[in-house]
Amino acid sequence: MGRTGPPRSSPSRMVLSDRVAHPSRRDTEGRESRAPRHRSAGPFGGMNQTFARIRERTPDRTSRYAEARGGKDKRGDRKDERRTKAMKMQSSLATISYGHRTRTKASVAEVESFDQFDLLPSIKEAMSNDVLKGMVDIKPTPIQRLAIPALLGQDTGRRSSRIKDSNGRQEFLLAAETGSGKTLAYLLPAVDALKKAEAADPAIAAYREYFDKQMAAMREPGYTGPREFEPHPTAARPKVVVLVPTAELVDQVGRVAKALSHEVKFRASLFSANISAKVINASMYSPTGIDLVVATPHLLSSMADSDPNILSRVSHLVVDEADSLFDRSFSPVTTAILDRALPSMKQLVLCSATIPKRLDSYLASEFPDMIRLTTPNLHAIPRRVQLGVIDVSKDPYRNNKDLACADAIWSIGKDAPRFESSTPGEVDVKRIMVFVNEREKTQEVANYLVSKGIDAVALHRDTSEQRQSEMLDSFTTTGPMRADLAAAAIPPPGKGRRSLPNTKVIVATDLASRGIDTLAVRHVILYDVPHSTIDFIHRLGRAGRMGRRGRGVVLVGRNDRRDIVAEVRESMFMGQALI
Ligand SMILES: Nc1ncnc2c1ncn2[C@@H]1O[C@H](COP(=O)(O)OP(=O)(O)OP(=O)(O)O)[C@@H](O)[C@H]1O
Repeated sequence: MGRTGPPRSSPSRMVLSDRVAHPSRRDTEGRESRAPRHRSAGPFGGMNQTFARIRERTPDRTSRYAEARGGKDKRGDRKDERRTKAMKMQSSLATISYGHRTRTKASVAEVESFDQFDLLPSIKEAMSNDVLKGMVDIKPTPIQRLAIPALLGQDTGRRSSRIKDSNGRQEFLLAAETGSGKTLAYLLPAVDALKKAEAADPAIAAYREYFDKQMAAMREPGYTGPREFEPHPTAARPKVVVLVPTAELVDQVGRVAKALSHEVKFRASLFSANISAKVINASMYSPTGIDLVVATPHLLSSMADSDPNILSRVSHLVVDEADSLFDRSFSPVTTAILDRALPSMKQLVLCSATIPKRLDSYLASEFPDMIRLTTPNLHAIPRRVQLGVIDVSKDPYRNNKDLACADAIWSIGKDAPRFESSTPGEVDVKRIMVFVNEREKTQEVANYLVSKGIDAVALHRDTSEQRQSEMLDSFTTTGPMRADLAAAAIPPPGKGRRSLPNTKVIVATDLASRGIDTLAVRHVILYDVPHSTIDFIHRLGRAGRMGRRGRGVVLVGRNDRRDIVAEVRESMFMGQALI
């Protein structure tokens, strides 16, 4: 474990790293690692490889673009330099040379099904019966193919995959694009390790024996002994802890863990501000014990303040949305949890779709042995997501973004195929996300949209919990959502109050919606031009998840940075990582 002592200055989330896949300089024997012998050019050059052998020197912009094009055209180089100027000035995202993405051993790259992983049979069963039920022909995604064997400790063809510190601990970074299945990539190996450790734990075996005996005794007629059970050895001491930044993500990741737990038989609990203290306490101190906790850092940290034993048995700590959780606001609590869990920890897994430069250097100094698993498309917005631009400074909007936003939503609703539902009399409901930069603006924009007959809700701390979760539910379920055709009929202008019931809209900041698995979203409207390319990635990443198509619309006003929008669009068109 590299980390000792208090953390240095915590990383900012504004500038993406160009060296995410940079491996530790040392190999298992402490030797300096050498440059790779083969490096393939082009955007797919890094595919089917599993080791990120990054050059010691960050490649310059010109050579990166030349490499991506597979040529050395001087004029093109100059054009690329100009093209990236605004993004460089903005300095929000950096590039990772495609030759440096994580390489996959051929046998791992060819994994076609979860059955091929060395996972417990009950986990494989749970995958098709409960977790991804209803899906046919499920194939692991690139990050799952990379991370699952590595986290299981299988030979992935990487020397560094065997690096452990003197306490047998390993640290991993999983860096892969939004909606690429990172949750299962870390959850399945953690649950596998949990069950294997449980089977080998003599205290748990002894408790099971005691429990069966006590149950049998209690069933005897005339039994007068105690009716309570001794506490389970795992009571209030989970083995796996997953940290996520928001209560919504606790629900989301918790749902996946619970779905797994039915078949695999472990006890998963969720701790967040949405769950009452009574429920949290009951599950924490349940006589049947606790195995896995999904929590927000603040809540878990305050629980650990009053009962330090809570983190005394953690073998697997996952920090999801790591760039948020190591950001200034979260870093003190996240690192406090990390420090407390350190003595028993066997695996630390950090996970994110965006790796800011400061997080990257923080990890390099605090966790120099961290194994970095990065996918070929990291920091790129997939080509299947298109980005359109509305110039709000021109007629008819004259810088009225509210009106432009409402118009964009109306045109999505009106253009939606009215009769695509298989049930006559019903229409499919389009789910749209609108992103603003400031939290205060969410309610204002939502109110305006409602005044224009649009079913919109602001996603922020003060939205009623019930309304918020109803709305989110309809955005995260995959199945089509129907509305009554009669209700959806759009009256012609001037005839009655216009309403658009075949759309549902959430207005949010990316912080409120980060990581939310909005599978049903095809359209994202960027009301404000995002402050950084990191925000572009997370916001547009709410659409086009898991191979789906998506469409973004950015509203560009008089004072907005058009050059940045143009560059992001071009990078998206070329399928390249943003910088
Ligand atoms: N192998 C697979 N095949 C099909 N669907 C999958 C597979 N793995 C995961 N999924 C589904 O893909 C969706 C996205 O997964 P997940 O939320 O883990 O993405 P993510 O990489 O964490 O995204 P983000 O960075 O935005 O948080 C989920 O609905 C999940 O159930």
